[in-house]
Amino acid sequence: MKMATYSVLSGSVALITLQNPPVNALSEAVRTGITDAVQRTLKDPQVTSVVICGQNGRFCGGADIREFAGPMSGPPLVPMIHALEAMEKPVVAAIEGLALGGGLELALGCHYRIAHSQALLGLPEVTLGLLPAAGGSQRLPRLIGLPAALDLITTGRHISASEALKLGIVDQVTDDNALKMAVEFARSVVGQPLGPRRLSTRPCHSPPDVDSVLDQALAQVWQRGRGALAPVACVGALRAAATLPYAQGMEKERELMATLFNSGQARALQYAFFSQRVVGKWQPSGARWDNSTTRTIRKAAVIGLGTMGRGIVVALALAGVSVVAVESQEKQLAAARQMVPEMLQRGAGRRGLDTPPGVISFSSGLEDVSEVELVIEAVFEDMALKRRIFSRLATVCRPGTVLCSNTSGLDIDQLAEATQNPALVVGMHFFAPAHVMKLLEVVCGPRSSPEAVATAMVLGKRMGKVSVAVGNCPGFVGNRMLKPYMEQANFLLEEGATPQQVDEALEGFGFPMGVFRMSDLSGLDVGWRVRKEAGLTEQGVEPTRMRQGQRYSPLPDQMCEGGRLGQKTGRGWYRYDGPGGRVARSDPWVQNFLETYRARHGLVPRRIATEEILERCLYALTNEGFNILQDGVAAGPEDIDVIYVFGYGWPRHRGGPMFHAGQVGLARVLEKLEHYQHSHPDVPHLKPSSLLRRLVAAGSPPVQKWREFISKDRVHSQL
Ligand SMILES: CC/C=C\CC(=O)SCCNC(=O)CCNC(=O)[C@H](O)C(C)(C)COP(=O)(O)OP(=O)(O)OC[C@H]1O[C@@H](n2cnc3c(N)ncnc32)[C@H](O)[C@@H]1OP(=O)(O)O
Repeated sequence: MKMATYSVLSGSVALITLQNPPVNALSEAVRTGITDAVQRTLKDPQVTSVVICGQNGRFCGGADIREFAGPMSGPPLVPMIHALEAMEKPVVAAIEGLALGGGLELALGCHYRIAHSQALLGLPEVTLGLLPAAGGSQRLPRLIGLPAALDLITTGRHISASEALKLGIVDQVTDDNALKMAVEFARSVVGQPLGPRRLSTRPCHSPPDVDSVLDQALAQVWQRGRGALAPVACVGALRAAATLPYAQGMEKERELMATLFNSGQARALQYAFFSQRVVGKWQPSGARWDNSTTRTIRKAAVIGLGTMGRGIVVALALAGVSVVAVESQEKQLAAARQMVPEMLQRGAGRRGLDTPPGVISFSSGLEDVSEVELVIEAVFEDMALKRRIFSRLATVCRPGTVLCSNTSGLDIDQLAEATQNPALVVGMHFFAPAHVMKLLEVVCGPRSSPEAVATAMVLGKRMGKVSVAVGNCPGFVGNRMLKPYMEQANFLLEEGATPQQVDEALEGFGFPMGVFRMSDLSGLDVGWRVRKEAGLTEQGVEPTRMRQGQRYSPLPDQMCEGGRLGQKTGRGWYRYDGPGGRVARSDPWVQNFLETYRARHGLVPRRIATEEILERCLYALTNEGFNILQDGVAAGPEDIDVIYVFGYGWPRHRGGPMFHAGQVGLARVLEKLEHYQHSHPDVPHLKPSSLLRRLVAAGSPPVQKWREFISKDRVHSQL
């Protein structure tokens, strides 16, 4: 039953308990319950103090986000919290588990706060495209000062009870029963003056250079936010707290919230929140998030200690897995021996650990992996080499060892064929740097067992990753969609755009890096190797700009042939200060190279509008997403969106490519694809997906309904 209950302890302490599992969110029923309880408290002369707590050891996860989609009804939070604060009986919040968003704002309306040492506190509204608009933006700076409030509110980060104590958000922290302590505390403060405890009546202590502090914060959120509105509104609300009386600050808070609440960004960010939870309820290949048998991994091996392999070793060790790190090349092994401990130290420091929980040993031979429970192969993308390793592993490892490949796009089933037990083979596709990036694609081959898939999914979660189960096809989900995106970017260069122009358009959309800056960072030779393996770089009887019957741009191949591999060579689509340089400068050589190329091929350059750059790059990518859904390589649009937000820099406030297509309008995306396909009939990636057509024909249902639509419509699924 969702509500807030009222009871009286020992005749004098009123206890209000929030009950709305699992996080006691402030739904209409809970708000009604609190409002009623406050009235009962006021009327009961026996009650001398009040304690508010949450059921099942969780104080409150904030406003009920599910209610945001419908019309708001029931008592609003602001007057409810005011009524609590205005009481003439001391009110104490007993914070166990969590006090987030509206939950912490409720606690800030109480006169005292007692927290359990394991509790997490925060105002994460900004991550949902909102601001703390139940008085949080006005009360918090009055309690902890402007700079600390700016940090908490604009980042939305969760803090521990001990940090909350240091900041002055809570009055006491206990390792024991926080509720019991809060009740005793409530009794002990009866009769003490409540005026100073009411945060709304306190002045906001701001630094003398308040304007410059706020301007600096604004500049920072602009830079970090990549076009996100909520962090800017948060600074606006805090400016009001610092410069206006409380009542006017509250009015500003309300106005700013009104601009955010129904914005596309808030909808996108709330969709992103729920998508992550939908994806967490995975059920691919007969495995299930809540009841699959999995292997417990205590010891694992990583084969290949290049950039990816080193990152995977660190991520495993930080998750408490002991690792055998194997590299056959002496120089690479020596580099790993030096770099891994440093990376581990930094990683442990970031997590507040003195020493990493997993132990690492280095080796140059595969025979040392015989005792591990799981192997992750991370050598470079060469099928023959990977198959040799898998076949050797099958003989070295003990029976039952799960064999994973960190391939970014090769056929998992071909690797599985090289072993005696293909059921134990799955893909674990990490993203660089593997100890930092949150995304993990778990690739389910047609013969992968539910147990092997579930083991990889659970291990990913233990490593702090957002694990997404995907099917087996070239490039899986993320890289398969990246191909048409990069292809369009190259075609745009042929037609007259510059790398800067394309990158600026994409960065203006919200990507941290445009496609060419990103290629320079990851190395142009990565894609070159893949294209070589696919036979695309060899020129045969076809015209230069055609391969396998389709339009093809040899521009990136020519860059690689000329030794321009990106940052590592100091030259790529941009020039850098030297090999390994990070600052991209436009390069007249590239301009000249493009002009010569166009002249050689009789291409007349034209001015290309930002709109066309965005539409061609993004809709080609999204169109492939529809094909992926149709082929059953991803379980639903949420899976694709989570992959793009966590692995490819898609701006979170735009939800993900599939959500974005819904926002733009599926009919419009279809119309644009048809238009561009008409102008470029030799580019199959611009041919609208038949799933997109069927969705439009079905009246463009909202993205949350696609999963159901696809499952009725789909012939087969790989998952
Ligand atoms: C006037 C406006 C005033 C206030 C605005 C707000 O308060 S906005 C809300 C601010 N609160 C948050 O942003 C917290 C969001 N929740 C979380 O970060 C995590 O869920 C949390 C609380 C840290 C718990 O994490 P955990 O990993 O333990 O569980 P999980 O995330 O899987 O959540 C379990 C189920 O609870 C649902 N849920 C969580 N929070 C809310 C919420 N605030 N409202 C509604 N539902 C919530 C979540 O969706 C999960 O549901 P399920 O059906 O099981 O997938």
